[in-house]
Amino acid sequence: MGLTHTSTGAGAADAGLIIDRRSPEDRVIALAGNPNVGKSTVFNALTNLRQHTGNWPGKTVTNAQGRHTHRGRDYILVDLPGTYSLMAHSAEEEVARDFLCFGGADGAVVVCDATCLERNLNLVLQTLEITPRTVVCVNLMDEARSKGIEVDTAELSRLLGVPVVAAAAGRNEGLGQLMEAVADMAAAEEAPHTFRPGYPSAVERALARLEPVLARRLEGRLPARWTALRLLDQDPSLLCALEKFLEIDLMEDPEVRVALLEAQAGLKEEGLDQESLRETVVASLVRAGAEIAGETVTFHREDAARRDRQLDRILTSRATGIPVMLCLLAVVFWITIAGANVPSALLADGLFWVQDRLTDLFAYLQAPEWLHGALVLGVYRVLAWVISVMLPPMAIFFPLFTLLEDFGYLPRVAFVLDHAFQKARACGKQALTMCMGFGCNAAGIVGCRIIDSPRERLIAILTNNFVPCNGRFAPP
Ligand SMILES: Nc1nc2c(ncn2[C@@H]2O[C@H](COP(=O)(O)OP(=O)(O)OP(=O)(O)O)[C@@H](O)[C@H]2O)c(=O)[nH]1
Ligand SMILES: [Mg+2]
Repeated sequence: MGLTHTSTGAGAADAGLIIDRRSPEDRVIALAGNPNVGKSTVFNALTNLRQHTGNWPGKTVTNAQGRHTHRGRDYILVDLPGTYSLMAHSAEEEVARDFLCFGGADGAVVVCDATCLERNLNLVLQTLEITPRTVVCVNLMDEARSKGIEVDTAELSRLLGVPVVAAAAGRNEGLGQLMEAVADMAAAEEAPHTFRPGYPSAVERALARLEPVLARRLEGRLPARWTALRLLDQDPSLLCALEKFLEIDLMEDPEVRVALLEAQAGLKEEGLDQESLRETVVASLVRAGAEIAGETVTFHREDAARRDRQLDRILTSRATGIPVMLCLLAVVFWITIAGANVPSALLADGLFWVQDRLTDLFAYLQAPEWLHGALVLGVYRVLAWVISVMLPPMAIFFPLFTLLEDFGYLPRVAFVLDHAFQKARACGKQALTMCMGFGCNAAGIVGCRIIDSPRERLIAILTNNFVPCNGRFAPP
């Protein structure tokens, strides 16, 4: 499942906003993007680290840092959790937003999926509102090519007003150009004038009331227009973050309070409450994204997309999704159990032969019986059992599971089972951690971090023990 020491150990602990700068010349670049677009793959390729990558969203949940040297300058890359927006509706969104706003980054790279650029542009536009020092990396170009999707990166760059680089990080393509663009962006004296999504006139009027007041208060430490939008959205987490990272209490300032009340009253007059304001803002971003994608993305082969949709229907429909899943899991378990028998028996024979020789050695040395009992019949024998029973099924189960993950089948399992899990007040993603539990409960429990809600995560952790890991069902 790709759970490595770096992805689960102390190195994975939330580095927060603390950046390990070795020199003032170091440039800090945040890697943002939607879930599962290849941010960690770009990060790993450039830093030679091993962040967890895999074909399902939500693997990276905390910031990770690594270094890359380009043209003699050191860049600190920060791999952010995947998010669809920066409006801080989830823990990942808050982590990503806080870093972009307060992490002191010199710029951002927004990694996008070339096969569904339109959806990814939403985050690009939100990032541009926070920092114009952005490079867009259109990743997964190989996938897009095989699906007959063409992205006009030059036109995209012209429309967005920032550099756009095509890449296939999985194949190490385009990363040199990406770092060139990042270096140019970091070296530029002036930030570029980027595309700015427009909102309906009522929202623009409210923003115009708030923006100048905030600009005076924030003194360039955070973009006033974006902060005004978040204040109108009554985002309490931003106020907390402002206090925590910039020590600014906006609500203490009477001028800000008055401007906010007036702007809110104006919106109310136009019939926009908090809920409809949020919908209007999101709709404007989605519309702008769709317009830009319409001008830059060409679909050459509709049949490839149709084939994908047909496959998706088979794998996720109510009638066929569950039988296909049961068949696939049955095949995985059969291969694991039947396939593990032979290496298990060989390992047991070998390790117990060594145990007999150790017993001979202890007898030859006339060691006391209690020492032989403790070391050979205790420590060694237990270790030999654990290795011979658990290692072979794990060595078969996890690669098979990784294969299903790489084909993108696991998120579909979560989708198919979500309804049933919801009935038990749990989350569909728990299906993935339970499947991992069949391989190893410890890995399954660690994997529960992909579940957003703390309550659902706790349920998944507590119930994972009821999944018999293969050490419990594999014959010796
Ligand atoms: N074909 C292809 N696959 C890629 C490419 N880049 C990444 N991948 C695959 O895409 C999947 C997701 O990659 P990750 O790097 O884990 O994505 P991420 O954006 O870090 O995901 P989260 O941390 O969950 O947000 C993995 O299976 C990668 O191997 C690429 O250029 N081409
Ligand atoms: Mg990641």
